[in-house]
Amino acid sequence: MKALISFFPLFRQRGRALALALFLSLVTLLAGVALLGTSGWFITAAALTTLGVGFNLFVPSSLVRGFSFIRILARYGERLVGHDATLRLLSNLRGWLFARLFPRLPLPDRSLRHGDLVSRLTADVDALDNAFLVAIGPWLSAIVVGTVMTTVLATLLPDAALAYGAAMACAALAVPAGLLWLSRGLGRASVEANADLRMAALDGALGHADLTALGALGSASRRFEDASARAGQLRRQLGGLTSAGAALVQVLAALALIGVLWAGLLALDAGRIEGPVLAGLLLAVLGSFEATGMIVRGVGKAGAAMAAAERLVALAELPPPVAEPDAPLAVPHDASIRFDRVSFAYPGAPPVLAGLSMTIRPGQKIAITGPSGCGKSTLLRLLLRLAEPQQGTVALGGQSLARYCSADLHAHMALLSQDSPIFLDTLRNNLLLGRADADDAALRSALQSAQLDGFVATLPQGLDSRIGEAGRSLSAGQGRRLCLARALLSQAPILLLDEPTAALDRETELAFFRILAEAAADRTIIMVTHADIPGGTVDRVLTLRNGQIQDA
Ligand SMILES: Nc1ncnc2c1ncn2[C@@H]1O[C@H](COP(=O)(O)OP(=O)(O)OP(=O)(O)O)[C@@H](O)[C@H]1O
Repeated sequence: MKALISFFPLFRQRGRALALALFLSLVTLLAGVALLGTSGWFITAAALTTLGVGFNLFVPSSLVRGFSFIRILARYGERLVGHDATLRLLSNLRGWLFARLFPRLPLPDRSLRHGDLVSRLTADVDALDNAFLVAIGPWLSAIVVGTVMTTVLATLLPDAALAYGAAMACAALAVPAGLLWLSRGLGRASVEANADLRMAALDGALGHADLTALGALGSASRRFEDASARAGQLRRQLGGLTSAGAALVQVLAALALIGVLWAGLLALDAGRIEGPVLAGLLLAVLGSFEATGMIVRGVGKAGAAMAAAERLVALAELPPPVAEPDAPLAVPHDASIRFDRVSFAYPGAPPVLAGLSMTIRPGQKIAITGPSGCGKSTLLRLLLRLAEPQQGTVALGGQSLARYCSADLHAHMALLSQDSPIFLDTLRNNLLLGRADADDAALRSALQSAQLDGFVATLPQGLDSRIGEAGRSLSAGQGRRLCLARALLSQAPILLLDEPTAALDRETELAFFRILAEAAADRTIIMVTHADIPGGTVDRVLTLRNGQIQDA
């Protein structure tokens, strides 16, 4: 509940629209109750008056038509305003989440895998945006309708007011509270089971080719089936609980009806109430319980919304990996890089870097090699200040990286990693990520530097050709060269390359190094690689071993 309350400011931004939706839902319910009440009164009064002679049919029939009309219009308006506010809330929620997520990436917890993140960004946000329409709105409406109906009864049939009020309070407060309490654990388990199901589906789809080749499709399918069975079982349990709640509400409605009938018949005998009014009240009592049915249906969703809120808050409150300086310095253009006795370890793991020192002058080109897992990518992460060393300093232009703001620092360094993404978009938009304001001439020049211009010229739509997901419509070499063109376009004076030629054959690899040496002649290059680098590509080859750097 605390997590859900922390989203209150976002709900408040849509406060007016949500209040209007609530008002319209109240009008719908009250019009429904009034419609039933008037109809009951009208039909009974008409039946009691022989052939309707002497009974004014005009007023009640116009009331019935009027209430029906109000009910239809209010329901339509409520759906329109409520769903519009909900969709806007959804976009605010996503904005809120992304704004908190980006400064926290890469997430420190490796267990928060891709599928789980996707699940939080989609299903959890959806579960939360429903909270108002399916849970809070009907609940508030039921309380208002219950209070109005109790007041009406207190005026027209005082002996029934207490019984009705008690039954209504149980149906609108006690039953939902009990259901919420009972389903809280189930709601969380259900949200987590659904997230597992999404992860199993995503893992199966992404790894389909490898799973097939390894003959492991069977175990992947079983994992999916298990996750599906668990999600189904939890949903059934939640459904069972909701049905039990709905049945209890029906029993309470019946008890309220019996109470009103009992008191009404006594009052009728004593001449304190007229038959048609009693009939109207009985139907109105029935109608007033419509709202409680909606609450019960919403409670299952409220449990899921609370669990979703907890998962989103947990994500949004992860500590940022590094703190931004209060008074950031401007990043100097031609600056040397200095690692000074830098030691670094991931939480709970042995040290990766142990007192590492090295200096890279502006424009110098170095390659860093070393055995797998020795910390080469970690070194680049420290340089990008995606993590902070526990000891020593990493400095740029003589100042610790902590003195610069991350955005300025990242504008100063372009990264080309082995898994640099190619987005499902046009070639142009993929390139523009390197420099948003680049014109066509700059794009073509970057493509030419990466020797991709010839290929683009063969495409009927040129720069506006769409690229398949993860660059699947390009060859591995073309994909790498597109990422290189993007990095070159950025104009960052420092180029960081992490295994840029992984997955390329030797011929394409040699071509890549040649292109790099020509295209980035005036930039500082730090390249992590296992490849055999041809002469002339870099000035120095260093080896990282046992957390220390040494000349190869
Ligand atoms: N986010 C992380 N959390 C915990 N440990 C990590 C994390 N990233 C890397 N490691 C560990 O730190 C060590 C260094 O990893 P790193 O990726 O820097 O090595 P590398 O030299 O780049 O390896 P490779 O050549 O295989 O790419 C490894 O033992 C790795 O398991």
